[in-house]
Amino acid sequence: MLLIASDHGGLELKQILVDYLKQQGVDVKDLGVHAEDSVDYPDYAALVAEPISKQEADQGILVCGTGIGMSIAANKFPGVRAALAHDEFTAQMAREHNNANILVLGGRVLDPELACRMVSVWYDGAYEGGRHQNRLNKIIQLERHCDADA
Ligand SMILES: O=C(CO)[C@H](O)[C@H](O)[C@H](O)COP(=O)(O)O
Repeated sequence: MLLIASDHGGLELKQILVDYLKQQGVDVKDLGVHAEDSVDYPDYAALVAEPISKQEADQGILVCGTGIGMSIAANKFPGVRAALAHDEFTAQMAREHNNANILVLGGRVLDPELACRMVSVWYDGAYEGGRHQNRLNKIIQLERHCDADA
Protein backbone atom coordinates (compact mmCIF):
# COMPACT_ATOMS: atom_id res chain seq x y z
CA MET A 1 0.00 0.00 0.00
CA LEU A 2 1.32 3.40 -1.05
CA LEU A 3 0.06 6.39 0.95
CA ILE A 4 -0.28 9.78 -0.72
CA ALA A 5 -1.28 13.23 0.54
CA SER A 6 -0.88 16.88 -0.40
CA ASP A 7 -1.76 20.35 0.75
CA HIS A 8 -3.71 22.74 -1.50
CA GLY A 9 -0.49 23.66 -3.36
CA GLY A 10 -0.01 20.04 -4.37
CA LEU A 11 -3.64 19.02 -4.89
CA GLU A 12 -3.67 19.17 -8.70
CA LEU A 13 -0.49 17.12 -9.09
CA LYS A 14 -1.56 14.69 -6.37
CA GLN A 15 -4.77 13.93 -8.26
CA ILE A 16 -2.80 13.31 -11.45
CA LEU A 17 -0.44 10.99 -9.56
CA VAL A 18 -3.29 9.06 -7.93
CA ASP A 19 -4.85 8.41 -11.36
CA TYR A 20 -1.46 7.49 -12.82
CA LEU A 21 -0.61 5.09 -9.99
CA LYS A 22 -4.01 3.39 -10.22
CA GLN A 23 -3.50 2.95 -13.98
CA GLN A 24 -0.17 1.30 -13.18
CA GLY A 25 -1.94 -1.13 -10.84
CA VAL A 26 -0.49 0.36 -7.65
CA ASP A 27 -2.56 0.03 -4.47
CA VAL A 28 -2.65 3.71 -3.48
CA LYS A 29 -4.46 5.27 -0.52
CA ASP A 30 -5.30 8.97 -0.96
CA LEU A 31 -5.30 10.73 2.43
CA GLY A 32 -6.28 14.17 1.09
CA VAL A 33 -6.61 17.02 0.60
CA HIS A 34 -9.67 16.77 -1.60
CA ALA A 35 -10.51 20.48 -1.95
CA GLU A 36 -8.61 23.64 -2.85
CA ASP A 37 -9.11 25.40 0.49
CA SER A 38 -5.90 26.51 2.15
CA VAL A 39 -4.57 24.00 4.67
CA ASP A 40 -1.33 23.53 6.64
CA TYR A 41 1.11 21.06 5.10
CA PRO A 42 2.39 19.60 8.44
CA ASP A 43 -1.05 18.10 9.08
CA TYR A 44 -0.91 16.19 5.80
CA ALA A 45 2.77 15.29 6.10
CA ALA A 46 1.88 13.60 9.40
CA LEU A 47 -0.93 11.54 7.82
CA VAL A 48 1.67 9.83 5.62
CA ALA A 49 4.81 10.00 7.78
CA GLU A 50 3.35 8.76 11.07
CA PRO A 51 2.14 5.35 9.83
CA ILE A 52 5.44 4.88 8.01
CA SER A 53 7.36 5.77 11.16
CA LYS A 54 5.23 3.25 13.10
CA GLN A 55 5.85 0.65 10.36
CA GLU A 56 2.11 0.45 9.65
CA ALA A 57 2.85 1.36 6.02
CA ASP A 58 5.93 0.99 3.84
CA GLN A 59 6.05 4.05 1.67
CA GLY A 60 4.35 7.23 0.56
CA ILE A 61 4.28 10.33 -1.59
CA LEU A 62 3.79 13.90 -0.37
CA VAL A 63 3.11 16.93 -2.55
CA CYS A 64 3.02 20.61 -1.59
CA GLY A 65 3.79 23.73 -3.59
CA THR A 66 7.57 23.31 -3.59
CA GLY A 67 7.94 20.06 -1.66
CA ILE A 68 10.10 21.84 0.91
CA GLY A 69 7.59 22.13 3.74
CA MET A 70 6.41 18.54 3.38
CA SER A 71 10.03 17.30 3.47
CA ILE A 72 10.87 19.26 6.60
CA ALA A 73 7.75 18.03 8.40
CA ALA A 74 7.94 14.37 7.32
CA ASN A 75 11.60 14.05 8.31
CA LYS A 76 10.70 14.86 11.94
CA PHE A 77 9.32 11.31 12.24
CA PRO A 78 11.86 8.65 13.28
CA GLY A 79 12.59 6.15 10.55
CA VAL A 80 11.23 8.39 7.82
CA ARG A 81 13.54 9.18 4.94
CA ALA A 82 11.60 11.75 2.94
CA ALA A 83 13.42 12.84 -0.22
CA LEU A 84 12.53 15.98 -2.16
CA ALA A 85 13.25 15.17 -5.80
CA HIS A 86 13.38 17.55 -8.75
CA ASP A 87 13.99 15.32 -11.76
CA GLU A 88 14.29 11.65 -12.75
CA PHE A 89 17.88 11.42 -11.53
CA THR A 90 17.15 12.66 -8.02
CA ALA A 91 14.06 10.41 -7.83
CA GLN A 92 16.17 7.42 -8.93
CA MET A 93 18.90 8.22 -6.40
CA ALA A 94 16.30 8.69 -3.68
CA ARG A 95 15.53 4.98 -4.09
CA GLU A 96 18.90 3.51 -5.06
CA HIS A 97 21.10 5.38 -2.58
CA ASN A 98 18.81 6.73 0.13
CA ASN A 99 16.07 4.08 0.14
CA ALA A 100 13.68 6.97 0.66
CA ASN A 101 10.40 5.71 2.07
CA ILE A 102 8.65 8.97 1.12
CA LEU A 103 9.07 10.77 -2.19
CA VAL A 104 8.28 14.48 -1.97
CA LEU A 105 7.35 16.53 -5.02
CA GLY A 106 6.57 20.19 -5.71
CA GLY A 107 3.22 20.65 -7.39
CA ARG A 108 4.05 24.23 -8.38
CA VAL A 109 7.41 23.37 -9.92
CA LEU A 110 7.07 20.06 -11.73
CA ASP A 111 5.59 19.26 -15.10
CA PRO A 112 2.99 16.52 -14.40
CA GLU A 113 4.40 14.11 -17.01
CA LEU A 114 7.85 14.44 -15.50
CA ALA A 115 6.40 13.92 -12.02
CA CYS A 116 4.76 10.65 -13.16
CA ARG A 117 8.08 9.42 -14.56
CA MET A 118 9.81 10.39 -11.31
CA VAL A 119 7.27 8.43 -9.30
CA SER A 120 7.83 5.39 -11.51
CA VAL A 121 11.63 5.38 -11.26
CA TRP A 122 11.41 5.76 -7.49
CA TYR A 123 8.60 3.23 -6.96
CA ASP A 124 9.98 0.60 -9.34
CA GLY A 125 13.61 1.17 -8.40
CA ALA A 126 15.73 -0.99 -6.13
CA TYR A 127 17.81 0.07 -3.13
CA GLU A 128 21.48 -0.76 -3.70
CA GLY A 129 22.42 -1.36 -0.06
CA GLY A 130 26.15 -1.92 0.52
CA ARG A 131 27.99 1.31 1.31
CA HIS A 132 24.65 3.13 1.38
CA GLN A 133 23.41 0.97 4.25
CA ASN A 134 26.38 2.12 6.37
CA ARG A 135 25.16 5.67 5.83
CA LEU A 136 21.54 4.87 6.63
CA ASN A 137 22.75 3.14 9.81
CA LYS A 138 24.49 6.38 10.77
CA ILE A 139 21.22 8.26 10.29
CA ILE A 140 19.56 5.79 12.67
CA GLN A 141 22.36 6.51 15.16
CA LEU A 142 21.72 10.24 14.80
CA GLU A 143 18.03 9.69 15.57
CA ARG A 144 18.94 7.68 18.70
CA HIS A 145 21.42 10.35 19.76
CA CYS A 146 18.78 13.09 19.45
CA ASP A 147 16.27 10.91 21.34
CA ALA A 148 18.72 10.34 24.18
CA ASP A 149 19.36 14.09 24.48
CA ALA A 150 15.65 14.89 24.70
O1 LIG B 1 5.48 24.42 2.37
C1 LIG B 1 5.56 24.81 1.26
C2 LIG B 1 6.75 25.53 0.86
O2 LIG B 1 7.80 25.05 1.61
C3 LIG B 1 4.52 24.51 0.27
O3 LIG B 1 4.96 24.88 -1.00
C4 LIG B 1 3.17 25.11 0.53
O4 LIG B 1 2.36 24.47 -0.42
C5 LIG B 1 3.08 26.61 0.33
O5 LIG B 1 3.88 27.29 1.26
C6 LIG B 1 1.63 27.09 0.43
O6 LIG B 1 1.58 28.47 0.11
P1 LIG B 1 0.24 29.30 0.05
O7 LIG B 1 0.68 30.67 -0.34
O8 LIG B 1 -0.35 29.25 1.44
O9 LIG B 1 -0.68 28.66 -0.94
